[in-house]
Amino acid sequence: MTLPFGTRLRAAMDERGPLCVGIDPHAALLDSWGLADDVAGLERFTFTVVEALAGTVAVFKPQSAFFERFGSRGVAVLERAVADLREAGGLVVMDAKRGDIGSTMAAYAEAFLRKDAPLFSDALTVSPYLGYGSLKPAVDLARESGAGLFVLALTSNPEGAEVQRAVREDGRTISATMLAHLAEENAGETPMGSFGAVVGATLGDLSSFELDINGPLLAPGIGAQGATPADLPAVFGAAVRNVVPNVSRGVLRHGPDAAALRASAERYADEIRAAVGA
Ligand SMILES: O=c1ccn([C@@H]2O[C@H](COP(=O)(O)O)[C@@H](O)[C@H]2O)c(=O)[nH]1
Repeated sequence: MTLPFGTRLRAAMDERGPLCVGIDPHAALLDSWGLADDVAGLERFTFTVVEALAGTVAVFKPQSAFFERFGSRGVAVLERAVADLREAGGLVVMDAKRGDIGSTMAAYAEAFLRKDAPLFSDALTVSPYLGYGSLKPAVDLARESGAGLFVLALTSNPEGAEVQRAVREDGRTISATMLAHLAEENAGETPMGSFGAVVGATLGDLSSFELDINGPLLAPGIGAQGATPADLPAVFGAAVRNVVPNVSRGVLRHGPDAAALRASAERYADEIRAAVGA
Protein backbone atom coordinates (compact mmCIF):
# COMPACT_ATOMS: atom_id res chain seq x y z
CA MET A 1 0.00 0.00 0.00
CA THR A 2 1.30 3.45 -0.91
CA LEU A 3 1.89 5.74 2.04
CA PRO A 4 0.21 9.15 1.83
CA PHE A 5 2.15 11.86 0.01
CA GLY A 6 2.63 13.94 3.18
CA THR A 7 4.28 11.01 4.92
CA ARG A 8 6.52 10.23 1.95
CA LEU A 9 7.43 13.87 1.52
CA ARG A 10 8.42 14.30 5.16
CA ALA A 11 10.65 11.21 4.94
CA ALA A 12 12.25 12.47 1.70
CA MET A 13 12.85 15.92 3.22
CA ASP A 14 14.45 14.36 6.28
CA GLU A 15 16.66 12.12 4.17
CA ARG A 16 17.65 14.36 1.24
CA GLY A 17 16.75 17.86 2.48
CA PRO A 18 13.77 19.96 1.38
CA LEU A 19 15.11 21.32 -1.93
CA CYS A 20 12.84 20.93 -4.95
CA VAL A 21 14.55 21.33 -8.31
CA GLY A 22 12.32 22.54 -11.11
CA ILE A 23 12.72 21.08 -14.58
CA ASP A 24 11.84 24.01 -16.84
CA PRO A 25 13.29 23.61 -20.34
CA HIS A 26 12.96 27.26 -21.40
CA ALA A 27 13.96 27.98 -25.01
CA ALA A 28 16.63 30.35 -23.66
CA LEU A 29 18.10 27.59 -21.48
CA LEU A 30 18.16 25.11 -24.36
CA ASP A 31 20.04 27.75 -26.34
CA SER A 32 22.54 28.45 -23.55
CA TRP A 33 23.16 24.69 -23.28
CA GLY A 34 23.94 24.62 -27.03
CA LEU A 35 20.77 22.67 -27.81
CA ALA A 36 18.18 23.25 -30.49
CA ASP A 37 14.69 24.34 -29.47
CA ASP A 38 13.14 21.09 -30.65
CA VAL A 39 12.15 17.68 -29.22
CA ALA A 40 15.70 16.33 -29.45
CA GLY A 41 16.98 19.35 -27.50
CA LEU A 42 14.17 18.98 -24.96
CA GLU A 43 15.00 15.30 -24.50
CA ARG A 44 18.73 15.91 -24.09
CA PHE A 45 18.14 18.74 -21.61
CA THR A 46 15.62 16.78 -19.54
CA PHE A 47 17.62 13.58 -19.22
CA THR A 48 20.82 15.46 -18.45
CA VAL A 49 19.02 16.95 -15.45
CA VAL A 50 17.43 13.63 -14.50
CA GLU A 51 20.74 11.75 -14.67
CA ALA A 52 22.65 14.45 -12.80
CA LEU A 53 20.21 14.92 -9.93
CA ALA A 54 17.88 11.92 -9.55
CA GLY A 55 18.96 9.97 -6.50
CA THR A 56 20.20 13.01 -4.55
CA VAL A 57 17.43 15.63 -4.64
CA ALA A 58 14.21 14.97 -2.69
CA VAL A 59 11.66 16.61 -4.96
CA PHE A 60 11.46 17.50 -8.65
CA LYS A 61 8.93 19.83 -10.22
CA PRO A 62 8.69 19.45 -13.98
CA GLN A 63 6.91 22.41 -15.53
CA SER A 64 4.42 20.77 -17.86
CA ALA A 65 4.07 23.84 -20.11
CA PHE A 66 7.62 23.49 -21.44
CA PHE A 67 6.90 19.91 -22.53
CA GLU A 68 3.36 20.52 -23.82
CA ARG A 69 4.64 23.17 -26.22
CA PHE A 70 6.18 20.34 -28.29
CA GLY A 71 2.89 18.42 -28.47
CA SER A 72 2.63 14.67 -27.98
CA ARG A 73 6.37 14.08 -28.44
CA GLY A 74 7.14 16.59 -25.70
CA VAL A 75 4.61 14.95 -23.40
CA ALA A 76 6.25 11.58 -24.13
CA VAL A 77 9.57 13.02 -22.88
CA LEU A 78 7.78 14.23 -19.75
CA GLU A 79 6.26 10.77 -19.12
CA ARG A 80 9.68 9.12 -19.29
CA ALA A 81 11.26 11.75 -17.06
CA VAL A 82 8.56 11.29 -14.42
CA ALA A 83 9.05 7.52 -14.49
CA ASP A 84 12.86 7.79 -14.23
CA LEU A 85 12.76 10.32 -11.40
CA ARG A 86 10.32 8.22 -9.39
CA GLU A 87 12.31 5.07 -10.10
CA ALA A 88 15.37 6.78 -8.58
CA GLY A 89 13.42 7.56 -5.41
CA GLY A 90 12.60 11.21 -6.14
CA LEU A 91 9.15 12.65 -5.57
CA VAL A 92 7.58 14.35 -8.57
CA VAL A 93 5.35 17.40 -8.23
CA MET A 94 3.79 17.99 -11.63
CA ASP A 95 3.45 21.72 -12.15
CA ALA A 96 0.45 21.82 -14.47
CA LYS A 97 -1.75 24.23 -12.44
CA ARG A 98 -4.97 22.55 -13.46
CA GLY A 99 -8.35 23.92 -12.41
CA ASP A 100 -11.84 23.66 -13.94
CA ILE A 101 -15.45 22.92 -13.11
CA GLY A 102 -15.71 19.77 -11.02
CA SER A 103 -16.70 17.37 -13.82
CA THR A 104 -13.70 18.43 -15.94
CA MET A 105 -11.46 18.57 -12.89
CA ALA A 106 -12.20 14.88 -12.48
CA ALA A 107 -10.60 14.24 -15.88
CA TYR A 108 -7.52 16.31 -15.01
CA ALA A 109 -7.25 14.33 -11.79
CA GLU A 110 -7.42 11.08 -13.78
CA ALA A 111 -4.56 12.32 -15.98
CA PHE A 112 -2.13 13.02 -13.16
CA LEU A 113 -3.38 11.30 -10.01
CA ARG A 114 -4.76 7.93 -11.13
CA LYS A 115 -2.13 5.39 -10.19
CA ASP A 116 -1.87 3.74 -13.60
CA ALA A 117 -1.96 6.99 -15.62
CA PRO A 118 1.08 7.57 -17.85
CA LEU A 119 1.70 10.93 -16.15
CA PHE A 120 0.94 9.77 -12.60
CA SER A 121 2.83 12.07 -10.26
CA ASP A 122 3.30 12.18 -6.51
CA ALA A 123 1.55 15.55 -6.43
CA LEU A 124 -0.04 18.07 -8.77
CA THR A 125 -0.31 21.86 -8.65
CA VAL A 126 -3.92 23.03 -8.96
CA SER A 127 -5.70 26.36 -9.23
CA PRO A 128 -8.64 26.94 -6.86
CA TYR A 129 -9.93 30.00 -8.66
CA LEU A 130 -13.05 28.25 -9.92
CA GLY A 131 -13.85 27.78 -6.24
CA TYR A 132 -12.09 25.47 -3.80
CA GLY A 133 -15.00 23.00 -4.01
CA SER A 134 -14.32 22.49 -7.73
CA LEU A 135 -11.10 20.70 -6.72
CA LYS A 136 -12.99 17.96 -4.84
CA PRO A 137 -12.48 15.25 -7.53
CA ALA A 138 -8.72 15.87 -7.33
CA VAL A 139 -8.74 15.83 -3.53
CA ASP A 140 -10.68 12.55 -3.53
CA LEU A 141 -8.49 10.82 -6.13
CA ALA A 142 -5.29 12.07 -4.47
CA ARG A 143 -6.44 10.50 -1.18
CA GLU A 144 -7.25 7.23 -2.94
CA SER A 145 -3.86 7.11 -4.74
CA GLY A 146 -1.64 8.31 -1.90
CA ALA A 147 -0.85 11.45 -3.90
CA GLY A 148 -0.94 15.11 -2.95
CA LEU A 149 -1.98 18.51 -4.23
CA PHE A 150 -0.41 21.95 -4.09
CA VAL A 151 -3.09 24.61 -4.26
CA LEU A 152 -2.14 28.09 -5.52
CA ALA A 153 -2.65 30.26 -2.45
CA LEU A 154 -0.10 33.11 -2.54
CA THR A 155 1.82 32.90 -5.79
CA SER A 156 5.29 34.34 -6.26
CA ASN A 157 4.34 36.79 -9.03
CA PRO A 158 3.31 40.35 -8.12
CA GLU A 159 0.12 40.13 -10.26
CA GLY A 160 -1.27 37.38 -8.01
CA ALA A 161 -2.14 39.82 -5.22
CA GLU A 162 -5.03 41.34 -7.22
CA VAL A 163 -6.98 38.10 -6.87
CA GLN A 164 -5.40 36.31 -3.94
CA ARG A 165 -5.40 39.25 -1.49
CA ALA A 166 -8.90 40.42 -2.40
CA VAL A 167 -11.05 40.62 0.71
CA ARG A 168 -14.28 38.65 0.97
CA GLU A 169 -17.51 39.79 2.60
CA ASP A 170 -16.50 38.02 5.83
CA GLY A 171 -13.27 40.09 5.96
CA ARG A 172 -10.95 37.21 5.07
CA THR A 173 -8.70 37.33 2.04
CA ILE A 174 -9.17 34.75 -0.71
CA SER A 175 -5.73 33.28 0.03
CA ALA A 176 -6.46 32.99 3.76
CA THR A 177 -9.64 31.11 2.82
CA MET A 178 -7.65 28.68 0.65
CA LEU A 179 -5.17 28.10 3.46
CA ALA A 180 -8.07 27.41 5.84
CA HIS A 181 -9.53 24.82 3.43
CA LEU A 182 -6.14 23.10 3.31
CA ALA A 183 -5.81 23.08 7.09
CA GLU A 184 -9.18 21.30 7.19
CA GLU A 185 -8.03 18.68 4.66
CA ASN A 186 -4.90 18.01 6.72
CA ALA A 187 -6.48 18.00 10.18
CA GLY A 188 -5.19 15.19 12.39
CA GLU A 189 -2.67 13.86 9.86
CA THR A 190 0.83 12.92 11.03
CA PRO A 191 3.61 13.72 10.34
CA MET A 192 1.77 16.10 7.99
CA GLY A 193 -1.08 16.03 5.52
CA SER A 194 -0.83 15.69 1.76
CA PHE A 195 -2.62 18.89 0.77
CA GLY A 196 -0.16 21.72 0.39
CA ALA A 197 -0.19 25.34 -0.66
CA VAL A 198 1.95 27.22 -3.16
CA VAL A 199 3.35 30.23 -1.34
CA GLY A 200 6.02 32.34 -3.05
CA ALA A 201 9.36 32.87 -1.35
CA THR A 202 9.35 36.35 -2.92
CA LEU A 203 6.50 37.75 -0.83
CA GLY A 204 8.23 39.14 2.26
CA ASP A 205 6.69 38.88 5.72
CA LEU A 206 3.58 36.68 5.61
CA SER A 207 2.91 36.68 9.35
CA SER A 208 -0.64 37.96 8.76
CA PHE A 209 -1.47 34.59 7.14
CA GLU A 210 -2.03 31.31 8.98
CA LEU A 211 0.60 29.26 7.16
CA ASP A 212 0.48 26.39 9.64
CA ILE A 213 -1.82 24.17 7.57
CA ASN A 214 -0.25 20.92 8.81
CA GLY A 215 0.83 20.37 5.23
CA PRO A 216 3.66 21.28 2.88
CA LEU A 217 4.27 24.75 1.46
CA LEU A 218 5.80 24.71 -2.02
CA ALA A 219 7.86 27.90 -2.26
CA PRO A 220 8.92 28.99 -5.75
CA GLY A 221 10.81 32.24 -6.33
CA ILE A 222 14.34 31.43 -5.21
CA GLY A 223 17.06 32.20 -7.75
CA ALA A 224 15.82 33.78 -10.98
CA GLN A 225 12.89 35.56 -9.29
CA GLY A 226 15.15 37.16 -6.70
CA ALA A 227 14.45 35.38 -3.40
CA THR A 228 17.27 33.60 -1.56
CA PRO A 229 17.32 30.69 0.91
CA ALA A 230 18.22 33.19 3.64
CA ASP A 231 14.83 34.88 3.13
CA LEU A 232 12.86 31.76 4.07
CA PRO A 233 12.64 32.17 7.88
CA ALA A 234 11.45 35.80 7.60
CA VAL A 235 8.81 34.89 5.01
CA PHE A 236 7.47 31.70 6.58
CA GLY A 237 8.13 32.05 10.32
CA ALA A 238 7.50 28.83 12.26
CA ALA A 239 5.93 27.21 9.18
CA VAL A 240 9.39 27.13 7.59
CA ARG A 241 9.76 23.51 8.76
CA ASN A 242 7.16 22.50 6.18
CA VAL A 243 8.57 24.55 3.31
CA VAL A 244 9.73 22.87 0.10
CA PRO A 245 11.76 25.59 -1.64
CA ASN A 246 11.79 25.33 -5.43
CA VAL A 247 14.68 26.45 -7.61
CA SER A 248 14.43 25.99 -11.38
CA ARG A 249 16.51 28.38 -13.52
CA GLY A 250 18.89 29.05 -10.61
CA VAL A 251 20.13 25.45 -10.91
CA LEU A 252 19.45 24.76 -14.59
CA ARG A 253 21.56 27.68 -15.83
CA HIS A 254 24.65 25.75 -14.67
CA GLY A 255 24.14 22.99 -17.27
CA PRO A 256 24.83 21.14 -19.42
CA ASP A 257 27.77 19.99 -17.28
CA ALA A 258 26.37 17.36 -14.89
CA ALA A 259 28.94 18.08 -12.16
CA ALA A 260 28.11 21.79 -12.28
CA LEU A 261 24.37 21.05 -12.05
CA ARG A 262 25.01 18.80 -9.04
CA ALA A 263 27.26 21.38 -7.40
CA SER A 264 24.62 24.08 -7.81
CA ALA A 265 21.87 21.89 -6.35
CA GLU A 266 24.16 20.99 -3.44
CA ARG A 267 24.92 24.68 -2.79
CA TYR A 268 21.22 25.52 -2.70
CA ALA A 269 20.51 22.49 -0.51
CA ASP A 270 23.23 23.55 1.95
CA GLU A 271 22.05 27.15 2.04
CA ILE A 272 18.46 26.03 2.59
CA ARG A 273 19.47 23.66 5.40
CA ALA A 274 21.50 26.43 7.05
CA ALA A 275 18.57 28.88 6.76
CA VAL A 276 15.78 26.59 7.96
CA GLY A 277 17.82 24.53 10.42
CA ALA A 278 16.90 21.24 8.70
O1 LIG B 1 3.66 31.02 -7.60
C1 LIG B 1 4.29 30.35 -8.41
C2 LIG B 1 3.86 29.10 -8.81
C3 LIG B 1 4.65 28.38 -9.65
N1 LIG B 1 5.81 28.87 -10.13
C4 LIG B 1 6.60 28.00 -11.03
O2 LIG B 1 7.83 27.68 -10.38
C5 LIG B 1 8.91 27.72 -11.31
C6 LIG B 1 9.87 28.81 -10.92
O3 LIG B 1 10.96 28.85 -11.79
P1 LIG B 1 12.29 29.73 -11.53
O4 LIG B 1 13.09 29.52 -12.75
O5 LIG B 1 12.96 29.18 -10.30
O6 LIG B 1 11.84 31.15 -11.37
C7 LIG B 1 8.27 27.91 -12.68
O7 LIG B 1 8.00 26.62 -13.21
C8 LIG B 1 6.96 28.61 -12.38
O8 LIG B 1 5.95 28.33 -13.32
C9 LIG B 1 6.23 30.10 -9.75
O9 LIG B 1 7.29 30.60 -10.15
N2 LIG B 1 5.44 30.82 -8.89
